[in-house]
Amino acid sequence: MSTDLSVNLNKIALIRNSRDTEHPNVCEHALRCITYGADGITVHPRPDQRHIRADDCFALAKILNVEFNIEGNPLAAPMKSDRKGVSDYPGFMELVREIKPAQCTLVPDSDQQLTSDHGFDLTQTGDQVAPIIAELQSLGIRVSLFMDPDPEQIKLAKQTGSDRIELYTGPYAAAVEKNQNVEAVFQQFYQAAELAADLGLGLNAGHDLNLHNLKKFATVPNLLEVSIGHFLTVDAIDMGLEKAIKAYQACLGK
Ligand SMILES: CC(=O)[C@@H](O)[C@H](O)COP(=O)(O)O
Ligand SMILES: NCC(=O)COP(=O)(O)O
Repeated sequence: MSTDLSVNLNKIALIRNSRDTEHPNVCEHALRCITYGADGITVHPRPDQRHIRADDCFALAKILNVEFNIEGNPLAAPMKSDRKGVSDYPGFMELVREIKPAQCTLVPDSDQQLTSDHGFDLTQTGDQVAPIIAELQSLGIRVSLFMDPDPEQIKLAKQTGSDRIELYTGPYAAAVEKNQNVEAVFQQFYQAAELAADLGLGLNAGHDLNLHNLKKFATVPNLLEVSIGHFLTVDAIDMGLEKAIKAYQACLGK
């Protein structure tokens, strides 16, 4: 079984939004990523549309010939756009009901969060999330829940009916960067991956994965997909997009 690389376009959109132009063009960049070997495309449209906009999601949905993964908080409400010529954010569920991407990754981020920094606490939100998952699945959308490597939470994720979990790999990336407790932290993720497999949950992973930490992380069992954006974009600035994507695929043994 090989692990798919889904390239997250958030940071390309962030650069685009710094001017009132279409450069870099998010759709053209997505097509280049696919040409260079990306297996999928991921976006995380946040209500303030600081990077990926609802307009980007509709445009990407029209052109992608690989899996499209849209991430977000399912409870994220509509928000007015403050940019001329940019559509309002319609709300996460309204957006994905219309687009029906191959996969939705549900992430418990608040609107103001700088970035994603924790998984769901399903002891609090499991009852709320389960019917949302059922609705998305009824639309033909695979659902993945953004989770910490917490065994009890992963067991609750199974009870929600979710197809997959995405392990939030921020703490693993931080351990590697600081070279502190790497093996102990990695084992938490390895055991979480084993538990997901035992429960029949598909396994995705993401956040701060890079060329220094990915090869080891990819040894966890049954890893179906990694979604990577921040560091891949930084590496593309340094080495070029084609070399960067090929380097990440090489870390995945491809
Ligand atoms: C869910 C996750 O960890 C990332 O996919 C997220 O998209 C990062 O969001 P920013 O790019 O806004 O930091
Ligand atoms: N789900 C993780 C993702 O899509 C990209 O996260 P990052 O590589 O930008 O940290």
